[in-house]
Amino acid sequence: MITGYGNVSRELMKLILEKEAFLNDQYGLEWRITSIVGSRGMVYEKGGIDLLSLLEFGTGSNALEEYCEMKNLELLPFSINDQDVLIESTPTDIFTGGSGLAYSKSAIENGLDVVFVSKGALVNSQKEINALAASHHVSLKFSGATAAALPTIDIVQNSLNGTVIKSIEGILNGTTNFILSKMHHESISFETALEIAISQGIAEKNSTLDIGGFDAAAKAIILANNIYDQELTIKDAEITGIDDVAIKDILHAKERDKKIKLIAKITKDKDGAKVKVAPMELSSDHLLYYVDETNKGIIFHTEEMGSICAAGGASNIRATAAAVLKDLINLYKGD
Ligand SMILES: NC(=O)C1=CN([C@@H]2O[C@H](COP(=O)(O)OP(=O)(O)OC[C@H]3O[C@@H](n4cnc5c(N)ncnc54)[C@H](OP(=O)(O)O)[C@@H]3O)[C@@H](O)[C@H]2O)C=CC1
Ligand SMILES: N[C@@H](CC=O)C(=O)O
Repeated sequence: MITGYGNVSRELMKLILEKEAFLNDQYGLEWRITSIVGSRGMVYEKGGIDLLSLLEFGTGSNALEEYCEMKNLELLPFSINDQDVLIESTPTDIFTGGSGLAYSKSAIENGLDVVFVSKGALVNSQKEINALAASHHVSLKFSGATAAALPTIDIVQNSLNGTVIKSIEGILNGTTNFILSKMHHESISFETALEIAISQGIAEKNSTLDIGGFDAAAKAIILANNIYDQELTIKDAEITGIDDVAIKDILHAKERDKKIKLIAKITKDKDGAKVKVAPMELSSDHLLYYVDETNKGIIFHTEEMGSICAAGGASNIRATAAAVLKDLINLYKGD
C-alpha cells in the first residue's frame, strides 16, 4: 500500500516493474500493490493495481482518477484492507506530522510494517511510533527519510553497532547543496539553481523547507532521536538556512579556497543531543568539501572506530525510489 502518489512513488513503481524478475530470482520477493492513496481518495484492487496502465498517467490524484476512469473504478475513502506494508510518501509536514502521521499510525495499528519516505511523522512522533510498532509487532524502515540514497541510518544500525558515536556532521539536503555548488562552480544564480532543483523533483513541495534548512534539520533530528534515544522535534533544533547566502559570500570563500556548505551537526552532552544546521565555510582538508551538486555526505565521529565518512547518494527521484526498494528488500529478504 502506498500513501502519496507523487514523483517518488511513481518512480518506485517503475523500478518494481523493471526489476520484477531480478527481485524474484535474487530474493524470492514478489509484490502486489493493492492500494494507492492520494489526497482525493484511494484506488484499491485486491488482485493488484495494473502498474503499467497507471504509469501512462502522471502523478497525484489526477493520475489516480484517470486510472479509475479507465478501469471503471471509484476512488474510495482511505482504509486498510489486506496489506502487509505501507510506503508513506505524502508531502512532509515537519511541524505537525500531517497526513503521514495519521496514515502511518493507522497502518501500524492494523499490523502493517511501514517504510517511511516522508519525514513528518518521525520528526514529530518517533517515540510514539516506535512504541506503537513494538506493541503491534511490526517493523519500521526509514532510509528515505534520512537522506535516501546516502546510507545513514543503515550505517548506524549495522556498521556502528557497539560504538559510541560522539558527534555527526553532514550535508543532508541535496537541493541546497546543488544551489551552493552551482553558485560556486558555475556562478549560476540562486534562483536559477533552485528552479533546476524543483524541475528535477528533488526540492520539497514547499521548497522553503530545503532553503530554510528545515529538511536537513528534520533528517538530523530523526538520526539524533534514534541514535541517542531522544525526543527532539523541529522546535529543538537551531536552524539557519541558505536564504542569506549571496554570490559575494560564495566568491569571498572561493578566493580563499573555501566552499560554503549547509552543514547539519548533531552533538551530545550530559544534557542530551543537540541539532544545529547552518551554512559554514569548509576548507579543502574537510571531507565534506568535496561533496558537490546534489550529492550528500555524512561523517560519524566515533570513540572506537575514529571518523567514518559516507558520501554520494545524490538526491534524485530514482535514487530515492531505490532507497525505498532497499528498505523493502531488507524488511523481507529471507522471510
Ligand atoms: N523527491 C525526493 O527526492 C525525496 C522526497 N522525499 C520525501 O518523500 C515524500 C514524497 O516526495 P515526492 O514524491 O517528491 O513528493 P510529491 O509532491 O511529488 O508527491 C506527494 C504526493 O502526495 C499526494 N498527497 C498530498 N496530500 C496527500 C494526502 N493527504 N493523502 C494522500 N496523498 C497526498 C500529492 O498528490 P495529490 O494531492 O494530487 O493526491 C502528491 O502527488 C516527501 O515527504 C519528501 O519529503 C524523501 C527523499 C527524497
Ligand atoms: N528535498 C530533499 C529531498 C528529500 O529528502 C533534498 O533536497 O535532499
